[in-house]
Amino acid sequence: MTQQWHILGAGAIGSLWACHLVDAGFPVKLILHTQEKLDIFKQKNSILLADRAYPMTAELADATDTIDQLLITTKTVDTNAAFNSIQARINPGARLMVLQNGMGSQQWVQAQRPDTNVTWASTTDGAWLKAPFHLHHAGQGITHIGSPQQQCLPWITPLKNGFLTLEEDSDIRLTLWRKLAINCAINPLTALHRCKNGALINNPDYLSTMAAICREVELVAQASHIELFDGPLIEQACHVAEITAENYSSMLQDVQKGRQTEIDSITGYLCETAKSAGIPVPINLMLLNKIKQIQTT
Ligand SMILES: NC(=O)C1=CN([C@@H]2O[C@H](COP(=O)(O)OP(=O)(O)OC[C@H]3O[C@@H](n4cnc5c(N)ncnc54)[C@H](OP(=O)(O)O)[C@@H]3O)[C@@H](O)[C@H]2O)C=CC1
Ligand SMILES: CC(C)(CO)C(=O)C(=O)O
Repeated sequence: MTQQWHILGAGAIGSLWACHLVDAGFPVKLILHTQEKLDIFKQKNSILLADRAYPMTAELADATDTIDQLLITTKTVDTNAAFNSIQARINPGARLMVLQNGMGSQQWVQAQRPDTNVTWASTTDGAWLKAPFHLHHAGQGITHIGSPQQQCLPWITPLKNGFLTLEEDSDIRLTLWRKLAINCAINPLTALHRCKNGALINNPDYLSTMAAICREVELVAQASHIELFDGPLIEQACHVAEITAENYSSMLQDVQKGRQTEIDSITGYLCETAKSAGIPVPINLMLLNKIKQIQTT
């Protein structure tokens, strides 16, 4: 197996990880999806972060080198198309790490390539691109990495040599569920009302809808044998809305930019899971439909 990491989805989080992996001593290759992006990249052959240029290479999906280690950091709505464009290049036994919000993509990737080792990751880092390949690391967080199948992942240790904080997670499914639950509570409501996260706790109508969302999410989590938090989900959701009061949620930002949101892998995943368990989730379903409607108009 080569040391090389390929990165599928060289946006904010993919670029952050590309720099981190270079810092940790790994060769990195970005898989870009347009010739235009590749031409821009080739002007510098690096990503700029905090005045430091991190050298790496890039190619398009139709390159012919094979892939042993792949980080997937597209938005969830793009996972299938992006993954299908490079599937044939992935070697059996390869390491695939899915680092995205929401749920569903992780299982989908695993189902496409059962002959590989798929790990799941969730991050509280914050990043955005000032320009293509010019990154701003907006908030230092922690990236949790784990596998629902394997307890011991020794290859993660050398990844810790870069500037990001990484933690092995023996219950990554729970970590992703917790993030999903908070995102279900905050993201669709802020996207619908086009408000900052803090408005959800200051407006009594929004707050009571958020509480209703949380009650439905708790029932679905319970049916999936997930013990979300020690206290009620609404308390956690209010806490997150409070500490991110001035933020525009990622879903609202996608709506404002006319992009597809990650609603299918957040509220959509919740509603699908609820349906399989026979649990009614009318508020979440209403929000799923409303956000889908907004996306198509
Ligand atoms: N940004 C953040 O601070 C955080 C993000 N996350 C999660 O991380 C994930 C990634 O988010 P983020 O980095 O912000 O998203 P971005 O939109 O910045 O990056 C996604 C990248 O995927 C690329 N892409 C889309 N389709 C393809 C394709 N077919 N082939 C190759 N590349 C493709 C896009 O390219 P192009 O732009 O050219 O279309 C873009 O560069 C999401 O699930 C998000 O929720 C989690 C925590 C924080
Ligand atoms: C926690 C929250 C809601 C912060 O804005 C987030 O994760 C997002 O916007 O996607």
